[in-house]
Amino acid sequence: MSVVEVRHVAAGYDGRDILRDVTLSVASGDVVAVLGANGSGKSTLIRTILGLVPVRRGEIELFGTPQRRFRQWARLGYVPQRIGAGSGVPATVGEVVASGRLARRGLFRPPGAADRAAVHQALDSVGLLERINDPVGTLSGGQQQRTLIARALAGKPDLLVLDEPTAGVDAASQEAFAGALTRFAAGGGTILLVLHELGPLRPLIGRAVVVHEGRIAHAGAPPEPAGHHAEPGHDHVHPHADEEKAGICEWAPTEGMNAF
Ligand SMILES: Nc1ncnc2c1ncn2[C@@H]1O[C@H](COP(=O)(O)OP(=O)(O)OP(=O)(O)O)[C@@H](O)[C@H]1O
Repeated sequence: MSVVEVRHVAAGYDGRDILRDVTLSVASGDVVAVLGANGSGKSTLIRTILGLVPVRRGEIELFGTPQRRFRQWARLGYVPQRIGAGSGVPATVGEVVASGRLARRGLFRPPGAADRAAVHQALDSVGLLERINDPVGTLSGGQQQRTLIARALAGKPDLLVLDEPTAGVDAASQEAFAGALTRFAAGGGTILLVLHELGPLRPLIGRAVVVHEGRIAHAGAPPEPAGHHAEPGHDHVHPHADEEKAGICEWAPTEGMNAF
C-alpha cells in the first residue's frame, strides 16, 4: 500500500517556489532517507508532505487519501529538526512523551492503561525509561532528541517522519535511535527521514532520494560509504559547508540521471 504519494509538487514560502517539481512514492514498510545539501529543500519537502507548507502545484496523497481531505493525523509521527522540549519547559520526560498520545486519546479523556503502557514502551525503546520522572531540561541534547522520538513512537504511528534526528547528537544517542527505528521498521512501520549522513542508520535505509535545488536529483539505493565521512564511527555530527559539498558530490545530479 502506498503511504505517501507526491506528484509533480511545487511548494515554498512567500510566493517563492522551493520545491519545483517533486515526485516521490513511499510504500508501506519502506525506509527512505532524504539527502541533499544545506538549503536544497529537504525540510520543505517533508513539511509539505505533513501539510505544514501549502502545495502550490501537483498533488499529495497520504494513505491513499488526498492530503486536503486526510484527517487520520494520528497515523503520522513527526520529529522536527530542532528540539524545543527542553528550553525552559518544566515538563518531565514522561509528560513530554505522553503528549504524543493526545491525538490518539483526545484532549479531554484522561490517560488510561494503554496510554501509560505506550509511554513506557516508547521510552524503553530509546533507552530512557529510567529518566521518566526527570525534568526534560536536565537531559543532554541527544537525550532530549531521543525523548522527541519516544513522543512520536508513543502515538503508535504507521509512518514516522524525522528531520535530521541525529544532527548534533552524541554517539550513544545515535545508537539508541538506530535501535528504536530498527524495531519500529521491523514491526512494519514506514519511515521517511532527512539525514545529513547515514551513519549508524545506514543498514536500515532501503532507499535514498537526493534533493537538489528543489528537485529529486537521484533516487535509488543508499550511497555506499565513501571514506571516513560516511562511516558509522565517524564522529562528525553537524553539517559544515565544505564537508557537505564533499559528502554530496557522489550523489549530485549527472547527465541522464532521473528521479526514477
Ligand atoms: N519558513 C520559511 N520561510 C521562508 N523561507 C524558508 C522557510 N523555511 C525554509 N526556507 C528557505 O527554503 C530553502 C530550503 O530550506 P530547507 O530548510 O527546506 O532546506 P534543507 O535542505 O532542509 O536545509 P538544511 O540541510 O540546512 O536543513 C532555503 O533557502 C530556506 O532559506
